[in-house]
Amino acid sequence: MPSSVMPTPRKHDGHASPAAVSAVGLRKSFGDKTVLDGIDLYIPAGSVFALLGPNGAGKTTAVKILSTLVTADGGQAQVAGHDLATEPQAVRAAIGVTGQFSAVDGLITGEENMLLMADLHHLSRSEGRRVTAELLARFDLTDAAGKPASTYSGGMKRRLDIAMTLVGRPRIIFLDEPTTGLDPRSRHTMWQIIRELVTTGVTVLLTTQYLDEADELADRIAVLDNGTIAAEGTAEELKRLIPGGHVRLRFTDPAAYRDAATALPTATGDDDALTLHIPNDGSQHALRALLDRLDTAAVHADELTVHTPDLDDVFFALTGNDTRVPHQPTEALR
Ligand SMILES: Nc1ncnc2c1ncn2[C@@H]1O[C@H](COP(=O)(O)OP(=O)(O)OP(=O)(O)O)[C@@H](O)[C@H]1O
Repeated sequence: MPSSVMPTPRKHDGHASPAAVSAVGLRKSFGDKTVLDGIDLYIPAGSVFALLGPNGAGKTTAVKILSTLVTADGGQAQVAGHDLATEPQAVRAAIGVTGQFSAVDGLITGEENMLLMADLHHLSRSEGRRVTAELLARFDLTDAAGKPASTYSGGMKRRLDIAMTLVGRPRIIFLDEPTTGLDPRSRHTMWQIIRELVTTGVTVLLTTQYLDEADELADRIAVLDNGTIAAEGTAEELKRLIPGGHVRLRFTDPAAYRDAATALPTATGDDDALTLHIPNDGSQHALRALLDRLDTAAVHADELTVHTPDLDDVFFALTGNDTRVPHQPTEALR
């Protein structure tokens, strides 16, 4: 397991975007069970941030704290510039929450659920109807609007849940496991919805157990394990944290292949395929050093590919849950 951990920025000094969410040292225990053991978060406005972790890691607890549903035992947090402890009402006004604790009432129709939300947000009757119609159309629920929500599929319920959240025009949306239990098509629809939300300037904090989801959607990812953040960074930064990265050089000229093998003492070669495998973390510095060696030896490779470990490797290495058989890292062609 790697010992290096990406530092979590605590302030936005030097950052272009202000923080939508910033938290320092959040702690929470239930009885003698410590669920969050001092986590720091910094989520720039207008970005997607994924809290990734296995079952029971504390993801939902973190979301509940940040959305004022649960009080932290320690630490501080600001959401939309408001202090969680002293201005919970202002925090609530700025956020929308969907997920495992969904607000959808199955006994009434999708449209009635929406109109109820509009009432809760004190919209006038005509404005409530206008917003309801617009959001139902946007989430492809117009045809189902008159049916009880209990008859909706899982994907439709999630879409209705998000539509209901948007009635309040939140600037920050917490999505707790937005695609758990959805079929592949509905997952992709949900991903598209999340991407579109971000284009409107909304900040999204999503929790997920799915590495591909974090990889697809998130600008930054925090890996939560045993109540602490094991690592935080972009997907690419996280992938570079664990060993297994390498560069592969392919040649068509056997002489060039041999010259390169001589110039690169750490390389292992495949003489038949004329390819060299060189351990390399894929960082700018390491790649430049490699290319400098090739230049010095006046060798030209026909193809250079950088192979980084995928998020699966990172996740299992960092959370110490790797019961899998070893496998080849995913290839990333740059
Ligand atoms: N109200 C509570 N009382 C006692 N224990 C709780 C409570 N809420 C959460 N826990 C425990 O805290 C731990 C973390 O739960 P949490 O729901 O935050 O995890 P999670 O990462 O969201 O997991 P999952 O992916 O399973 O939802 C679990 O062991 C859970 O049993």
